[in-house]
Amino acid sequence: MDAARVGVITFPGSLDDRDAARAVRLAGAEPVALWHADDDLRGVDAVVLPGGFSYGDYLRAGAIARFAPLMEKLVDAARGGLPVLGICNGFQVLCEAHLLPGALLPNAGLHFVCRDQRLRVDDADTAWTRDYTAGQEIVVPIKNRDGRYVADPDTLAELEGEGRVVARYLDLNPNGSLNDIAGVRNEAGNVVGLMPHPEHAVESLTGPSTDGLGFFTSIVKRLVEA
Ligand SMILES: NC(=O)CC[C@H](N)C(=O)O
Repeated sequence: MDAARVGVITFPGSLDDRDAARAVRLAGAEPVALWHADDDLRGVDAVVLPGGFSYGDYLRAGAIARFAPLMEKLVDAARGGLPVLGICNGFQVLCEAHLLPGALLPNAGLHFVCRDQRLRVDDADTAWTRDYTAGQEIVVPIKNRDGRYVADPDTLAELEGEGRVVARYLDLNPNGSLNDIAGVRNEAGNVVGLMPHPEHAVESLTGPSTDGLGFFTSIVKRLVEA
């Protein structure tokens, strides 16, 4: 059987697209490079929006990238069930594109935060988290300036009530995110946004742990079984 094909979108300013592609490959899938200016998802089985500084974070982080030609195809495909993972800047793009609720604002204290962060996986039922168990604690790097997750009270109550908070910060909240939220999912569970960087925790030689690999093995298993 051919390997699952997972697209990784590169925007002008993307920084972690090659790391995301490496994580996809380590998980046993074929990474497929996707370009922001194209209008073809190349028949991929899932898509990762990587971290970085798309369009230099001008206006707001992710605010310009969400208008890239490829995003029109991605939004339609995601609404049709395509599995999509937004990592950091990718999460910001997904919120700007209204594929996920809420917004990412400048960190409390207005500092760029870069460190290894303890997280708890609270939703292990998404396309990207089934290789974890609910409540599992992991260590994954964070590195962002606009990591403070916010949403209006009704949206926050909906996310909590429907179990759509995918991961939470443990120990010291690094950025003031409401309810220590580090990642959320859409209602269907195919779209996940995460501020921490699991692609930087897939090999013990180059990261604080291999705790991030599960996001990529989860989607590969999901696609193989589909
Ligand atoms: N590592 C990243 O993807 C950074 C995202 C965004 N540029 C920020 O600083 O918040």
